[in-house]
Amino acid sequence: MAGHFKTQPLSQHYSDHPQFSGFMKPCRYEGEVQNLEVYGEIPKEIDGTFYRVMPDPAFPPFIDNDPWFNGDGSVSAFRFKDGHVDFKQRYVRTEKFEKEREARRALLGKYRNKYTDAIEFHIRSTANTNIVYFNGNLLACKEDGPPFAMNPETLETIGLWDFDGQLESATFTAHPKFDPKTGEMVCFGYEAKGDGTPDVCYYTFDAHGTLLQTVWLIAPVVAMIHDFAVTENYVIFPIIPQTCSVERMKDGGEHWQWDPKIPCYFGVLPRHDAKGDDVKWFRSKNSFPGHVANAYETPDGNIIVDLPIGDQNVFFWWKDAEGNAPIPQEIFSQHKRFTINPKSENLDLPEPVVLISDDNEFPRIDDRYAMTEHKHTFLNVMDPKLGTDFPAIAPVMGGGYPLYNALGHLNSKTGTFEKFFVGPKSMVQEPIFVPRSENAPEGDGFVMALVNRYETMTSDIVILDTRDWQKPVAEIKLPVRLRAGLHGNWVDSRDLKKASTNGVVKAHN
Ligand SMILES: C=Cc1ccc(O)c(OC)c1
Ligand SMILES: [Fe+2]
Repeated sequence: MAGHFKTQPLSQHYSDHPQFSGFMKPCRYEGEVQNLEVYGEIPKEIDGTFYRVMPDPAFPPFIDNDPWFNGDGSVSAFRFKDGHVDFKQRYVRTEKFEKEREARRALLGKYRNKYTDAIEFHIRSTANTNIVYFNGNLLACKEDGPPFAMNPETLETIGLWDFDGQLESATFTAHPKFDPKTGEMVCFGYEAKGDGTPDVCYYTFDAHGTLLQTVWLIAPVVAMIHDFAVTENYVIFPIIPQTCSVERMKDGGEHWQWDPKIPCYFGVLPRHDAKGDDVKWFRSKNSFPGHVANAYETPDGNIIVDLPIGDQNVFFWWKDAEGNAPIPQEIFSQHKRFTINPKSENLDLPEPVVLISDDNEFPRIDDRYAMTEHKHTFLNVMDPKLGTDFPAIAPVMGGGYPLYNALGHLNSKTGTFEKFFVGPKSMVQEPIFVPRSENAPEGDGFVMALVNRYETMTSDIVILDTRDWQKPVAEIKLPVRLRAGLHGNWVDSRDLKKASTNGVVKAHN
């Protein structure tokens, strides 16, 4: 099979599918801009770097209608200091990126289907989903392989990262969690013994990168586990009903197929000293669990998990067996709270409670409260009533990516939900939270996010003060466009300094 696509004609330009058009046209550049233009004032307390990653195909794919999720990871760094911000942009040097650059053409085939590749790859990762800071390095993550390490200062790729040979799992989630009390990194991989395997590997590292534990377990279905949840004593694996078939892949088909007949599973495993068969697979109705805001335990021993969850297949481009998929404009996720009694014999979960009824995704919290009770959630909201001028922006928006027109702030202490509308000709990407100071109360600080400006076809960073959600304190103008990305994180410069004393980085490739 491999080699079969070599004979296909190669285009030197991108197709006009929505995910390659308008605002979604690949950006493809690397470089830096010192001192971005600022309207308003960047608060002096903001001292650190906002990192984020976007899939950005460096070469036109030879696969027709290649999804947005298959692009090369391109990392942005926005370094804030004394009211100024500098911007840097670099591709992750994955094996795919380097081999394609040398060949001056796409070589990797379909999303997570090695049988469609033009050459053989050892590692197919595009490193395009999340960029996290751990023990002195950035880790550029894609859930189908180990991460790639990058230098946080220069964004140079150090190499494929196997934690000095400690990584047993073939895969590493794009959503590792960090324990704010211990600095531990809590991780997992699914399809952890390769494509089509039901094996899930749960593992943790201490703050200095030493592996603490590895637990192997078996999932009830071979399906996507994109994000997970961690409390003081449990880890929870929500399974998205997108299932894998290696037979289908060998026929040149998709890695994933939506299965409307299976439940949405929530696997609950003790976080410490567990064996693989301690996992309990709870069930909820067939639905699409999105990104986890946070999880924690209540005094009576229940687990709370907050996340957006939809009734439909959010990844509409991976259809069901009949070829059916929802139309993108109708996909909708509400923010819901699940309560799970980990001791329960009844594996059918009670109905979750709706926390936010607007369509929303990309929830973030004040990470200092991760794994314990949180009162503040910041997220992306789509509320058509806010006044987006869809007819005006539709011709240049492109498609294949989720659209949100507001930043939401849910305060569970006061029971309020505020929305900041980013304007009639704009959409907003995932927010991050920056505490006002090391000891500021929960949720007191700043929220920033990239905003797609469709009038100028450029990107801005909007900064809100959580004390006044209606008026940005600063708007930072990029002279360029950054297409839709996935995830980013804030790294405070005081943490960077601490970490850089941790020791030598070892590269593997
Ligand atoms: C948002 C989820 C998600 C899940 C799997 C992916 O490969 C991905 O790539 C950008 C994104
Ligand atoms: Fe994600």
